[in-house]
Amino acid sequence: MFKILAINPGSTSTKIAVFENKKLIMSENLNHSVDELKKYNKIVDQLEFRYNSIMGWLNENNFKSFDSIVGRGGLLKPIASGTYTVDDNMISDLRVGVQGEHASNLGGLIAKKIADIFQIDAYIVDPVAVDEIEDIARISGMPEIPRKSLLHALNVKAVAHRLAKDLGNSLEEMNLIVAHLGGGISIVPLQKGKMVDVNNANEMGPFSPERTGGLPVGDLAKMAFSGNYDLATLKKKITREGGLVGYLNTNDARDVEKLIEQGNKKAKLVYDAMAYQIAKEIGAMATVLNGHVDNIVLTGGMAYSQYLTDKIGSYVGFIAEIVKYPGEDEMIALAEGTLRVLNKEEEAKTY
Ligand SMILES: Nc1ncnc2c1ncn2[C@@H]1O[C@H](COP(=O)(O)OP(=O)(O)OP(=O)(O)O)[C@@H](O)[C@H]1O
Ligand SMILES: CCCC(=O)O
Repeated sequence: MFKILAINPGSTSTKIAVFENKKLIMSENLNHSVDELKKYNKIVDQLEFRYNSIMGWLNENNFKSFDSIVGRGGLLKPIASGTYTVDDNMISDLRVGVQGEHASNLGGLIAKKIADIFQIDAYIVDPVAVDEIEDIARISGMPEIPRKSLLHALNVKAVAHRLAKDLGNSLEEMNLIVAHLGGGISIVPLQKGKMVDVNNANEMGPFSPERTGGLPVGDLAKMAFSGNYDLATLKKKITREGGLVGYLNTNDARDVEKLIEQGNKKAKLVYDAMAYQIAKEIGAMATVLNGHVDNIVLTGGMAYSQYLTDKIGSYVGFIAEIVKYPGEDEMIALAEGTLRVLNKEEEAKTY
């Protein structure tokens, strides 16, 4: 029996869970208020604060030993799917944020810091930087700017495996489109289990609760040179102040649905537009799979919404049957990835 601590830092919370093999023993969602976090200039500056919160929880609940610690991995260099040992090379890339800042950069850093106390190994599983996309999908139209694979890889892989298992099929024999509908949105065509393309939630695809998604590039270039923005401010506007936040001043889809129920026409137009853009991206990914799509999977927090999933379904239902796995399977996916290594079913990869 292996005891595993899983750590999943998100933009406003840190989820932690203790497993004995695959059995969940205890979990907690440590919420960090905007006020608490705003004093940290960069996400990596939150390391001590989040580490101390986790250690406090472990002490309160008398957890004194683990066999390994696993964290959600971040914006590393592009890498293959799998479980990776956190080593010095990875630590330095997580600290710098080689492909940018992301709360999940803290996952490997915190896991290593705690693992060092217990003198055990730390791992990450299927980080945001997993890259399985085809070369043809990397061409953007401007040689200086290749398209990148940044996505909710951990949950996308986990729900794809869950569907295959539920249907009694092998993922390697299926073609799926998984739409992770969270604070950011990843729409991913899986060809025989391989994630062959993705929108990249920070830069392209549909707008989401906090992000703009793809924008008209000419107008964006004009805005960038208007003299009103520096790079950091504009990036924040695109990734944290866009989408539902930009139009309706909330990142909570449930608030938007309340506004719609009260007859707010703007809220309905914007929310319907998000469903429309999600559906368009799913349609695009169906063409990537030459129309051979076994199922469309809707997952992430917004997949709880009947209104939104019905709207999306009204556009894309003709492509394939829709299956909903609302929320995320990330904590168990972290534990399972670690367990495969501890059980020696798989060797941990080196970054
Ligand atoms: N029952 C629900 N109905 C509608 N929307 C919901 C429901 N529950 C959660 N959401 C919405 O889901 C969104 C958050 O999804 P999720 O929790 O997957 O995101 P996250 O973990 O913060 O970010 P990400 O998934 O991008 O890492 C929010 O807009 C939230 O309002
Ligand atoms: C950038 C891709 C993953 C996310 O949206 O969090």
